[in-house]
Amino acid sequence: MASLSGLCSSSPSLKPKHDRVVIPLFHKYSLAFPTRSNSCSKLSVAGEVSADLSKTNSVGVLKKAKQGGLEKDPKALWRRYVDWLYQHKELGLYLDVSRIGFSDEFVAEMEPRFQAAFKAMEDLEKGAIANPDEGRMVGHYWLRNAKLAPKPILQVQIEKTLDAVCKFADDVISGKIKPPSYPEGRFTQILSVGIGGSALGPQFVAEALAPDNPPLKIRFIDNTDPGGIDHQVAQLGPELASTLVIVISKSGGTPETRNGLLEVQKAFREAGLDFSKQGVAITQENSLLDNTARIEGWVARFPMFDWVGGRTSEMSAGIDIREMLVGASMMDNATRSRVLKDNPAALLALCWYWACDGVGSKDMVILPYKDSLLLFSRYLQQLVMESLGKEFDLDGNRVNQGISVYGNKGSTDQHAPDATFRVLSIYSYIQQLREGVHNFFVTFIEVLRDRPPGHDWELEPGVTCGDYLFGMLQGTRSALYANDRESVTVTVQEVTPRSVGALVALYERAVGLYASLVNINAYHQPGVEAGKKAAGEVLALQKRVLAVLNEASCKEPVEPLTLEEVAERCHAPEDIEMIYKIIEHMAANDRALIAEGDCGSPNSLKVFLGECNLDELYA
Ligand SMILES: O=P(O)(O)OC[C@H]1O[C@H](O)[C@H](O)[C@@H](O)[C@@H]1O
Repeated sequence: MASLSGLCSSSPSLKPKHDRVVIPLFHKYSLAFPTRSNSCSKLSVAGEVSADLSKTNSVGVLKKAKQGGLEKDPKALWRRYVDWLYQHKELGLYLDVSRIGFSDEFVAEMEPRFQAAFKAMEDLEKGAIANPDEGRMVGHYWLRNAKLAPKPILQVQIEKTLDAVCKFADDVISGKIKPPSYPEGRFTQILSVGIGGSALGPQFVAEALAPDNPPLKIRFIDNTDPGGIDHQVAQLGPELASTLVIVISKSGGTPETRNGLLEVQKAFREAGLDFSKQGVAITQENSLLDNTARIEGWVARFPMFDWVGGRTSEMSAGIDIREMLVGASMMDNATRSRVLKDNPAALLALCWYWACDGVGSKDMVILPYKDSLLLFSRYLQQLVMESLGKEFDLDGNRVNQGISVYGNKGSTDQHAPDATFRVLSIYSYIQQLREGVHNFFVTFIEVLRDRPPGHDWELEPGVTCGDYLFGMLQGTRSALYANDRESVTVTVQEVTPRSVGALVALYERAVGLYASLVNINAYHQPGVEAGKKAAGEVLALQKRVLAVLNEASCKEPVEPLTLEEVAERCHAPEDIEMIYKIIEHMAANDRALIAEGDCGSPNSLKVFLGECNLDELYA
């Protein structure tokens, strides 16, 4: 878990864990239940460049090239390994793509597409409207090198915000900013409230980089599940009084986050605490959340920028953010290379294209062999799937693109933070990966340093615990390859803020380049907006159902209604199934709703409210 101490100091790269707080800063803007244009007009330079090239489909070449099968001769394989091995010396990061079977012919075929993708990326970094549907620039690369920002004002905003966050964190650590009910004490807990990009990055980084015994522990509310929220609040217990609540929402109107905030505020009221003295808002200026925090006088407010998407907002303040930014910036420099072999993000994009036939025909399985990187796959799931999973390309053609991402950690499932992970054993994964349906390629994440220097010991002659982990990774990689299962291996020396920053930057760039290769907008999420809109419609229907039932229940005698009658009176006969689900859910939650009949035979149901609300009826 993350903590607040020493936030902005630069840390030696060998220090294994860092006392830092996660305060995500720069997020994408999205509205609660907004309607967004689904149009796929070709506005960007990125679109124009790649659109023509996308017409030359490489799938034919792919099929031909794939007929040869994977290289199995050990000598030839070693040559391929050495020939293609990418190394970033300063970062100590390696990328091995030798176990992806692309041919020279394929690489040559892809070369012009990559040049177009590099050009599009260059334009994006210079401030082109690279997210045409939303008419937005895409500026997450500027966060790690403010000088790249296309306008001086943006540069100032980036630098000022980073300084402000660092100062705030220092003040919390030093006790200068303290909880009001603990005048002598300090904040001991952080409760982070946010969802999607406003939760996954901080969760991943907190898990990867937090020290063993942090002075401030961090926990998350990232859903609108009342049970989950109650659990977090209950675990805080009396420490609620020394909890800093960080509410993160770029749009400032995301319903799940709003609900989390309301629930936490209620818990504060019930404990006799003043929430405003312990609340921090991280959101776009003048959003609903920003205005609430300002009016209520919360402890602090930090801005997010319109031009950074939630899923690319990982370069957030906290966890020695400056070191993470250095790692990301170094990776950004490397991934600007226009030479495919020298550009690790381009190599990844090449592998993805090859493995997935450029149409997402295979899934990306992420297997980090390091407990602290467990959440990397979940983080990448959002980054890759929200960016690449698109119905239309930039020319408006229906393409239904995407790559499915899932993962676990090697080599066991122990010490996982939640039940989802506990039930999934890597061994069950490997059984299917090696022998089952061949619908994936693997990415191994290898960390060379097992323990901090001086802490290792041999549990068998010549063998350490970490040697076992290493053996498991290498063995699994070989066993998969022997059965024609392709893999990529990313190797880092150790898990540090710098290497985590580099990994995030590597994947952000790979996603951007791949999107250009397949000619899609990686920076919007119309599908998510559609889901949010539909959720809003369900809640609106629920209100109508309640009004109809209230009216019938205020009659003398009370008039129980069948589902068909409710649907008719709501003027929504086509929504009868949804009305049934709404009633079923309310009935299960003691909502003064009485359903007579058998819920398993919906047509037998007659529904009315246990109490009639005359005020509402005549409102
Ligand atoms: O930060 P917020 O505006 O609250 O948005 C939170 C999340 O909402 C949706 O799920 C979007 O698709 C994500 O990209 C975003 O990160």
